[in-house]
Amino acid sequence: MIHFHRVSVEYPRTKTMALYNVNLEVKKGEFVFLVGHSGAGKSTLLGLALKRLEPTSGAVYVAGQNLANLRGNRVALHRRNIGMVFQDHRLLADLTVEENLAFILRVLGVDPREWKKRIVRVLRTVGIVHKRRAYPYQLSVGEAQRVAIARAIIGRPPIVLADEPTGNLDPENAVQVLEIFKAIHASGATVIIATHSRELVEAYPQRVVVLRSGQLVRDEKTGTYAL
Ligand SMILES: Nc1ncnc2c1ncn2[C@@H]1O[C@H](COP(=O)(O)OP(=O)(O)OP(=O)(O)O)[C@@H](O)[C@H]1O
Repeated sequence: MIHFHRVSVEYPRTKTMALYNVNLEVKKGEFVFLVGHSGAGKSTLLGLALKRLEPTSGAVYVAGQNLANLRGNRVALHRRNIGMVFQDHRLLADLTVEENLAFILRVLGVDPREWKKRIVRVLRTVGIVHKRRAYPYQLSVGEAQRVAIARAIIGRPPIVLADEPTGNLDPENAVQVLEIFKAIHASGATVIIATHSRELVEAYPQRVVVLRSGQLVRDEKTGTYAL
């Protein structure tokens, strides 16, 4: 589903080698924890899959397509296959929760008659249907993160990527958010979660890929957490 083939990334301004010769293949329906210290290259790897940046060398394939060959509208279409959850949720501040979600459905071209049903269903999945009329500033950090997940999955993408989705949450909220990702995985999506959290990794024994200073140093089937 996602294949990083001998991928290196250098940020030219700072001449930082963020990734070095990374080979990683993630199959359809797999769940992968991407772990590593701050600066190890996790966000850079997720950014490559989204085509938010280009590899300096090597190639990235998503669903069999070499992303280097995608231009213009096809980049936008590619991104629709990926639901991305950022740590700093990035909700639109002047729209309510349901308006934030409707915004996505509009972009995706979903029939407006479907919106209400889709929004209520996805908010049930993440457990905050009662907050649908709230504005982002009226949400707790945990609630905002749930809306960010709802926004990522409302288009039913086959791939869901999350960058430190529990980084700002207390342990109880983190476990609840993990439950949402487990459900997304169970529904058939391919899921990659970048995290520092040992608790998260140990709470759901799945494949663990470890980056260290831009290199992939471990890849374990039902990994234990060790950086
Ligand atoms: N836009 C950029 N310009 C220059 N250097 C960058 C840029 N983005 C990231 N880097 C550098 O690339 C390396 C990898 O960064 P990246 O954000 O991918 O790591 P990370 O594992 O996601 O870290 P964190 O857990 O702190 O988010 C770091 O040394 C970082 O300073």
